[in-house]
Amino acid sequence: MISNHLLFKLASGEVFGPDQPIALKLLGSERSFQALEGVAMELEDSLYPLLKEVSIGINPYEVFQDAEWALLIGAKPRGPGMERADLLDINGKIFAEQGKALNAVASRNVKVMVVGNPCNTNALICLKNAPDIPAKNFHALTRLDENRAKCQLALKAGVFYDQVSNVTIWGNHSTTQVPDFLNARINGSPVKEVIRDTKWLQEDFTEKVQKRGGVLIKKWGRSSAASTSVSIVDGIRSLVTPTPEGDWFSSGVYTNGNPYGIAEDIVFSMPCRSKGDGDYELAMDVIFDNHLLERITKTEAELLAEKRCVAHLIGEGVAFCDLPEDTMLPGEM
Ligand SMILES: NC(=O)c1ccc[n+]([C@@H]2O[C@H](COP(=O)([O-])OP(=O)(O)OC[C@H]3O[C@@H](n4cnc5c(N)ncnc54)[C@H](O)[C@@H]3O)[C@@H](O)[C@H]2O)c1
Repeated sequence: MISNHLLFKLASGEVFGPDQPIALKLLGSERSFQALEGVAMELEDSLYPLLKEVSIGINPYEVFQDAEWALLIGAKPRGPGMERADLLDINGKIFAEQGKALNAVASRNVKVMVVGNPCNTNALICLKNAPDIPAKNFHALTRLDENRAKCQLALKAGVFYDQVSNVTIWGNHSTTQVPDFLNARINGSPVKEVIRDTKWLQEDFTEKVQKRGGVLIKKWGRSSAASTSVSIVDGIRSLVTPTPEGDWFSSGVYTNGNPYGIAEDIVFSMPCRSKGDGDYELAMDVIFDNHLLERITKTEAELLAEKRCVAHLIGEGVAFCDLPEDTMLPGEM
């Protein structure tokens, strides 16, 4: 569903600009191969001037050959009665294999964006299985959560979305995620000076963003594919265009010497800035208070527990799964 929206945006030039030709290599599974053929036919029939090649396959060692960007979307959704630990294991294996394939055949400069859930830990598994590619090149998508947070702040303040800046999603793409209203700004002023309703910020806003995906499924009967594809576009564009002065964007990135005191060696959503060269730096001018730190600690604990559940997939011995509670992905009820 997500790819079916995203591919047409990539082919149109909306993501990498009107001067960048595109070759799309689509990786499917045996089960989805016919659907893949159908999507490829629709792409061909769209006659996009920038789209120079569409190829399809089910072997990541062939499909990832020389890839400059790898958008890893395919994964299994959690079925009824399935524990988060089961999902971590089933999907983790997909991302271990894809990490190995990227390591073997992709461009050494490949940028990898993991969308398939649970995306933070899948990204960690992927990068651990690709030791020859810099860990900094791997991202887990939390931009949809940032966009949702911006929308809610704009609606509450009665301003247009583009007046809201410096919105960070901290931590895991799950219902423990932390939408940060302490550092966020509206028209350049701290959100707390514009929206004086602290209860709304601490409770309603936070929960609305955390549970938005689930509410949407209930109404729509399916998960948010269109807005997710838009957020993937936003996430890529944030890396290939310079970040506006003073602002930042959220991405789930590898913690390796982070300035915020967050546990190392996990994939944690944090505020990033880019010069537009595909790389990023962490934002430095960030403040914390007890409320923010407490919530960050909770999402951090969840990611550390997820990491213990997938020890067998990241070369760290035998897995031991003691997730603090069975939290939901934002798209689940
Ligand atoms: N990070 C985010 O913000 C975010 C938001 C929404 C959805 N998601 C996640 O994105 C993923 C995809 O969502 P969707 O709505 O497009 O789901 P979908 O079920 O429509 O599509 C998933 C596709 O992946 C394919 N697939 C399964 N295993 C594969 C493998 N090993 N290799 C290649 N392809 C494989 C399936 O055949 C299917 O076509 C899900 O895991 C979902 O939870 C993440």
